[in-house]
Amino acid sequence: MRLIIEPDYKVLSKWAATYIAQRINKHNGERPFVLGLPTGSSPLGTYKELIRLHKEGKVSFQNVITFNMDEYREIPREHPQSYYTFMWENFFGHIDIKPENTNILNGQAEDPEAECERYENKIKEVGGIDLFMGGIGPDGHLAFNEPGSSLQSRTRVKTLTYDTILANSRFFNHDPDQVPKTALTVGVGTVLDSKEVLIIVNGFNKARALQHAVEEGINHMWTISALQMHAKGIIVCDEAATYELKVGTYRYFKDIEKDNLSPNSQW
Ligand SMILES: N[C@@H]1[C@@H](O)[C@H](O)[C@@H](COP(=O)(O)O)O[C@@H]1O
Repeated sequence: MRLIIEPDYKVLSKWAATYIAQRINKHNGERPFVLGLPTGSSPLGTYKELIRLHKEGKVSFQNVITFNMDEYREIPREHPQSYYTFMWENFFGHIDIKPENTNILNGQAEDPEAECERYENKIKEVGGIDLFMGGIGPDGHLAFNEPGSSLQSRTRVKTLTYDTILANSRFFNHDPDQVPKTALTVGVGTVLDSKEVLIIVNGFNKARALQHAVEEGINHMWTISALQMHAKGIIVCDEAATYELKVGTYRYFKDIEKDNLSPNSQW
């Protein structure tokens, strides 16, 4: 696993966006580049930066297919807090992606199991995900793979923990009762099948999760720790998120990355 430590959220967002844009540009055009995407506040800076790169003509999404990680169950896609609305407002609506190339789980599907199976099959049909970007919850959950989720899990219905409902209530008038209680989510196994995984971790409230992801063993109670099993896993974080790491761990990753050219310096 690579751990890239950047001074603050702005620089880490630029790192992640530039990395993704360069991956898209380097991809050979025989089949579209397949990008996995998250919602939440963590990727907002990366989306802003990708939009800027697109507007400057540095990256195009014409040949990109996207798959989002998750979607709430109990709210329609037109709801202001649905992940569908989030993606169109914060990213898709500002780039040149073809709407038919964007995939988001249908939280309102009458048969949610069939919807999850369809999603997994569609990922396979397009040749798998080239790069999955993600964020994590303060309890280390990846997508909606809450503590105790199987590390081999596939796309399925999940019940949200009270911690997650409370964390997400900030988007629902700070009222936990308004937060949906279930969601459709890709599994940990679905993410691990991607060719590359890039996780954004920022802020003090993610420090414990980062510590478990990097220093502790693989454990289903911190589903992000499964990234240790991935051949090409990258975490890009800010200084604030490193506060629970040992000084030695922090220095080790700073040292080992110091000669790697930051994608930021190339653009
Ligand atoms: N399902 C999403 C996750 O994919 C996201 O990583 C997490 C953290 O959100 P934030 O980035 O806002 O802290 O929130 C939700 O639970």
